[in-house]
Formats: sequence, structure tokens, C-alpha cells
Amino acid sequence: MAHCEQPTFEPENFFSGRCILVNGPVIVGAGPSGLAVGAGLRQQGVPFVILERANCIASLWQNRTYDRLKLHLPKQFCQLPHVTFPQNFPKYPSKGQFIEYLETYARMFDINPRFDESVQTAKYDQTCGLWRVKTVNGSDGSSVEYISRWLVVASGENAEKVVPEFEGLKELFNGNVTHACEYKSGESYSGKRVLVVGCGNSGMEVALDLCHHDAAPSMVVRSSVHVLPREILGKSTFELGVRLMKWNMPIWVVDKILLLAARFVLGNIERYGLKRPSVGPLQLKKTKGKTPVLDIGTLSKIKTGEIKIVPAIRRFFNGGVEFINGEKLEIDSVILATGYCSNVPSWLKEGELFSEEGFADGWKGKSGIYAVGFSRRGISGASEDAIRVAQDIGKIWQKETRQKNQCFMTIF
Ligand SMILES: Cc1cc2nc3c(=O)[nH]c(=O)nc-3n(C[C@H](O)[C@H](O)[C@H](O)COP(=O)(O)OP(=O)(O)OC[C@H]3O[C@@H](n4cnc5c(N)ncnc54)[C@H](O)[C@@H]3O)c2cc1C
Ligand SMILES: NC(=O)C1=CN([C@@H]2O[C@H](COP(=O)(O)OP(=O)(O)OC[C@H]3O[C@@H](n4cnc5c(N)ncnc54)[C@H](OP(=O)(O)O)[C@@H]3O)[C@@H](O)[C@H]2O)C=CC1
Ligand SMILES: O=C(O)C(=O)Cc1c[nH]c2ccccc12
Repeated sequence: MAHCEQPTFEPENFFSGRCILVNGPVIVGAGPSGLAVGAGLRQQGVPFVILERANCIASLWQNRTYDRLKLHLPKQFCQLPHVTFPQNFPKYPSKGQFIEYLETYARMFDINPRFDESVQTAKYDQTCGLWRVKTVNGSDGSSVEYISRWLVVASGENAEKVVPEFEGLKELFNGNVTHACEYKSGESYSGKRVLVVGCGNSGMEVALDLCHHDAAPSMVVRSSVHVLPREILGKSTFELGVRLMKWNMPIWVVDKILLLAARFVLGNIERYGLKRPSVGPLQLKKTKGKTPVLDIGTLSKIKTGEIKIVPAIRRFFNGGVEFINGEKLEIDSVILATGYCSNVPSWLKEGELFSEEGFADGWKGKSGIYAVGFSRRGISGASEDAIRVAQDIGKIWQKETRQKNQCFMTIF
């Protein structure tokens, strides 16, 4: 069974820490989504507090991604509201450039999150009409309760790694086992036989990076996957999809066009063991959150046999793995590129805006709760959410501030 690594928290009724009444909203998470909301609020003069469990902004990008990572959508689809990428950045900025952009962004809007503050619970208190957000400090273990009128959830769709359980992996397999979020580069895998479990963008790019470091990767494809070229005739495939959608074409028609173009550029990928899902790539992203692979060179390594495609895993043993077709393979290491999940269900006590899996269907719920970056549309979707949320809170804030000022003028 897959295990989504969820944090564990202290008993709910016990609280011995400090209480802080926050003027303005509490934002959970200082990734691109949290920063984008912060920027919109700052522009309108609304104060806010950002709580971040890590000790830096954009911790997914700074701490949990590999060295060679680049944005896989053109830069204009990955920018946050109000600030474009520098002109001299390439079409697909590197991870370092993206982090540089985010740090500049945080500085420009004077965003100073409270670091090492991990949210344990957030509950709406009906009696006072306020959110009670409890945190634990990662460095000294102290607890704080933040009390606020608004709660903005920006903790990310990829907050925790998914670690499936496999027979024999812990007990029998003696090699090194890592999740893709801990993988930095293939340097230490040179000359090794590596099993990459999973064929999403992480699995595909990790397998390619392993090839660049003279390792011998095999990649598990247990079901199906959409692989699209990152570009078609020098133009971004994603951008083509966005343009077609703007012409009000139904999503299934856009999918058909993209698949036709993919066939033209990549050929029949099913020949290499990469079965396509029956639902189209954009439709699948929209309904299930499964991102199509945007190929940056892995497919040609699969075609040459440098990356071997293998079926689902039955069990691991000392020195190797057995697949469901009975075949065995000797391996030195395993990289689990098995994806991520939201951690919202573990700390948010609210049952409407968020699904059981921790995704949100809209950006606004009842009682002052908002979701940013949970609409399965990448950074551009998060930016759109952030603009709406900041405007919504800003409007209420300004109305109330005007009322307060009028009240003062009447008194004095
Ligand atoms: C490897 C990788 C590459 C990607 N590339 C692209 C791309 O090219 N283009 C694109 O559009 N999208 C991409 N994505 C999707 C990705 O979701 C976005 O890039 C982006 O990081 C989402 O921003 P976010 O702020 O919503 O979430 P995150 O970046 O995950 O930020 C959430 C923050 O919340 C913090 N947090 C979580 N839980 C708590 C808690 N309980 N208490 C306090 N803080 C908490 C986390 O530490 C984190 O800093 C990629 C994702 C991955 C994994
Ligand atoms: N350059 C970039 O911009 C990059 C972007 N990303 C993004 O990060 C997000 C996460 O991507 P990723 O980490 O690839 O996660 P995904 O959820 O996209 O993929 C997870 C993969 O693991 C497989 N898997 C899960 N459990 C098992 C199991 N028990 N046995 C075998 N296979 C298993 C899944 O197969 P199945 O489909 O059968 O469940 C799937 O192929 C995506 O949005 C992606 O686009 C990631 C890397 C690079
Ligand atoms: O890379 C990601 O995780 C993204 O979510 C970016 C993205 C949003 N919508 C898409 C559709 C096709 C390919 C990538 C994306």
C-alpha cells in the first residue's frame, strides 16, 4: 500500500504555548503560492503573517529537487503576479534562476515569513468567528497559537513524498533506496544499476540524469503515461494547448491535436512499453492531477535502450527485484519517483473546500478560508488563485478600514 508521509501532531486539546492575534490573514506556506498572495496583500496595505515549516522560502525548490532541474513550461507561464522574469533568463529557467527570481520577489514585496513554524492544526472557532492555527517550532519545539480572521492555505500539492511499500524492500534489499525528492545528481550512481520506480516527470528526468552520469537505469512503468514533446517545431507544446483552449475548443479536441502532434514528433511510444491512458493529457491533468510528461530527451534514451522499461514490481530480494511477469533484474539502488501528496488533511479541520485527498475545487470557502495552488494548474494556476484571494481579502479589509476611520472621525 502507498504511504503518504504525513506529519504526526500533539493531542488536540492540549495547548501550552503562546497566543498571537494576527491583524490580517494567516498564510500557510512560503512557496510560490504563499509569496504571490503576500505580494498582492502588501500592494493593498493589508498586513499578514506567513508560517513556513522550513527555514527558507520555496523549500520545495531549494531543498527537495535535483540539481539539473529546469522549469518545463516556458517562463511566461511560471511567473508570479506583477513581476516578469528578467529578459536575460532563458525560455526554460534553471532551478537556481527560479529561486533567484523568488528571492527577489520576496524582497521586493518585503515578505518575511516566520520560518521553522510547522502548522499542526487549523480550526475555525464558531464562537468568536476566528481561525485558530497551532504551530510547532522545528528548532526549539515551542508551540504558538495564531488567531486570525482569514486562513490562506498555500502548503502545496506536493507537500509530502509518497512512499509505497514493496515486499522485501526494507527487509531483504541491501542497496541504497532514495525518494526523488532526496536525489540531487547521478554522480554517486556512476556505473551502478539503478531501478527508477515511476514514470512521471520526476522518474523520466531522474532516469535521464542517471544516463548523463554513466549509470544504467531501468524505469518501472506499471500503468500508462502521456509523453508529449516539450516543443513541437520549436514552439512549446504547453503553449499550443493554452492557445487552443483560448479559442474555446473543447478540451478533448485540444487533447486529440496534442496527441497527433506528439505522434508526429515522437512516433508510436507504445512500441517502447509506454502505454497511453485512454483519457487525453490535459483532461487527465484537470480531473486527476496527473501531469503529462514533457519530454526533454528521456525518450531517445529509451529508444536506444540506454533506459530500460520494466513492468510493475512483485517483490525485492537481496541484490535485485522481481517483476509481475516473473522476470528478475539485478540492481544496486532504487530511486522512488513515486510522486507527492498534499498534507492538508493531516492538519486542517474543515470539510468543505478541501477534498479528502487535500485538493481544493475552488479558491474560496466559507468562514474566511482560501486555497492557493491546489487547482492542479501549476504555477500559473497558483498565480491566478493568488490574485483572486488577495483582492477578495483586500476588498473586505479596505471596507472595514474605511468604516473604522469614519467611526474615529465621528468620535473626535
Ligand atoms: C520537481 C518539480 C518541478 C515542478 N516544475 C514545475 C514547472 O516547471 N511549472 C509549474 O507550473 N509547476 C511545476 N511544479 C509544480 C509545483 O507544485 C509548483 O512549481 C510550485 O512549487 C507550487 O507552489 P506552492 O507554493 O503551491 O507549493 P510549494 O512550492 O510546495 O510550497 C509550499 C510551502 O508550504 C510549506 N508547508 C507545507 N506544509 C506546511 C505546514 N504544515 N506548515 C507550514 N508550512 C508548510 C512547504 O514547506 C513549502 O515551502 C513542479 C513540481 C515539482 C515537484
Ligand atoms: N522539470 C519539471 O518541471 C518537473 C516537474 N515535475 C512535476 O512535479 C509533480 C510531481 O511529479 P512526479 O514526482 O513525477 O510524480 P507523479 O505523481 O507525476 O508520478 C508518480 C509516478 O509514480 C508511479 N508510481 C506510484 N506508485 C507506484 C508503485 N507502487 N509502483 C510503481 N509505480 C508507482 C506512478 O504510476 P501510476 O501513474 O501508475 O500511478 C507515476 O508514474 C508533477 O506535477 C510534475 O509535472 C516533476 C519533475 C520535473
Ligand atoms: O509541472 C507541473 O507540475 C505543472 O503542474 C505544470 C502544468 C500545469 N498544467 C500542465 C499541463 C501539461 C503539462 C504541465 C502542466
